[in-house]
Amino acid sequence: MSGASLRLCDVACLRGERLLFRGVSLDLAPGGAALLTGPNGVGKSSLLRLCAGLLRPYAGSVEREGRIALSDERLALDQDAPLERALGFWAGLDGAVPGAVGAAMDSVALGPLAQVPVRMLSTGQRKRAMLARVIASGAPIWLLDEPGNGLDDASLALLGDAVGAHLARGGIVLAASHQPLPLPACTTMALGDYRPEVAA
Ligand SMILES: Nc1ncnc2c1ncn2[C@@H]1O[C@H](COP(=O)(O)OP(=O)(O)OP(=O)(O)O)[C@@H](O)[C@H]1O
Repeated sequence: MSGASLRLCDVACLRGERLLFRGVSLDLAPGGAALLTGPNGVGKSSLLRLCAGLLRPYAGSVEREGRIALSDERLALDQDAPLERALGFWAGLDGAVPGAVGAAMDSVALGPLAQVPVRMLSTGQRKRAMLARVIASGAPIWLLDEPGNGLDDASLALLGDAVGAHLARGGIVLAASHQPLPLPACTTMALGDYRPEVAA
């Protein structure tokens, strides 16, 4: 993962004729992490989508080296499949190493639920399943949108451990949250500071 990087230079985002933010710069190298904070609607998800290449910046540039794994509000897992098989589908597409799905499920305490259909998972279990998908992908750059939503304290600790382990392996993490998150080694970027009326 040593070659991974994520660089935003003076980025502005326009959505629905509205300039959400401008002047956002960020430079994440292997082992680097940042937490985007700010109130609902400030543009956190939009910034993650810019980083994923799903939106184009209105101004500025986004440069990436390395594969990306994005976890957002969409579960994107086959509801009728047992969890292990549903995760295996994505792991196959991602070219994950053998055993990656089992290891990822274990790391977020989902191993005992491997044969449970996705539709039967609780809110917090679904969120952990999305994290397992990201972990199993082997992608160096993790984009995590509200990864703490629905997680209890024990699960938040697992999230923190997973992020810490990824950074220690030379991964990169960009997370977004409207509430404080106990993520290790993250610099915080308050996106509200980049609203046009503030950043003028
Ligand atoms: N496809 C779209 N077209 C136009 N406007 C959009 C579109 N998607 C989002 N927006 C608007 O962009 C703004 C920022 O949305 P975004 O989801 O990025 O905010 P957020 O900070 O992630 O919010 P939350 O904390 O509620 O998840 C909102 O006002 C939203 O209505």
